[in-house]
Amino acid sequence: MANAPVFKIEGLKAAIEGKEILKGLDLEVKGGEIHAIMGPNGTGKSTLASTIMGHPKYEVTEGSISLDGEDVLEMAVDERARAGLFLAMQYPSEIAGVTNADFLRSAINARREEGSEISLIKFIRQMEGRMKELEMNPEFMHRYLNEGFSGGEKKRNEILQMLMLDPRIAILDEIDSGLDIDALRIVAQGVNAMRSEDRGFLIITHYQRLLDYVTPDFVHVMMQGRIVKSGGPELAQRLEKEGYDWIKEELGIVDETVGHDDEQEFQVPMNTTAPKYN
Ligand SMILES: Nc1ncnc2c1ncn2[C@@H]1O[C@H](COP(=O)(O)OP(=O)(O)OP(=O)(O)O)[C@@H](O)[C@H]1O
Repeated sequence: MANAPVFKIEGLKAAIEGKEILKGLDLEVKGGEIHAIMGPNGTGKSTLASTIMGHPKYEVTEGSISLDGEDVLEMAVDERARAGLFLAMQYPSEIAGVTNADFLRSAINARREEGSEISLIKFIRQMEGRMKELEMNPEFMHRYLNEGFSGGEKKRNEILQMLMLDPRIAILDEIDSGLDIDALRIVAQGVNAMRSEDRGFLIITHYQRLLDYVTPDFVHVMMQGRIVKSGGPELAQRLEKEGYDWIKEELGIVDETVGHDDEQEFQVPMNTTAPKYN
């Protein structure tokens, strides 16, 4: 357990272009744990992922994020990656002129000490092995990063990056959207193969189906920029069947999309702010 990461978010508030999206979010992910975050559209799930990785669009106005006691908010984006944070994106970007292999090798070497870079042969062998596991066509090694990849191919490529980079905390943002049934199974196998005490997962998803393959230890519901309810896998199953209305009713949440003034904005009762999984 010596290397088990402890990733902690406390009272996190973040804004984009002056609009507060995250409104006091608490979450703790430890090595060996898989946490799923679900929630209606526009509640700040992707904002959370991007804020953790240090996307410059998001301004943290309050709260803290730490990995093994180190202040993540003090780290530049590349330092966060070096510390072991990884984000598989909802919409991976394309980079013309940089092949998949070039990109990955640079990313791996950027995380290593100078002088201990991975050898080309070892890298190629590793990459070929991982691509085989993910049932990827070998030609993807030399294609430009995500250029012309289908939606599902991009997602599979994100999982390839995760497997190669061996992160301590892996965040997957809607990695299951747009995947066909076989790709979903392969992606889930990739995640399951990486489950270990040395790694924690934060999986953002809208659907139970990914969680049928990757069983989470904790499921959290995010609404209006906070985690308002936490439970086990059964919570995801109930959401799939019943949607979110029962939680809104239970907590007296006024739907922002149907218009309300700020005074009516819900306040999460104190006892529901902290995730109840400890
Ligand atoms: N530039 C911006 N200016 C104002 N509001 C923004 C801006 N960018 C994003 N938002 C808003 O931030 C909110 C949170 O968006 P986010 O993508 O984090 O939600 P989400 O929970 O991931 O949604 P989804 O489930 O649809 O992916 C949304 O209401 C969105 O419209």
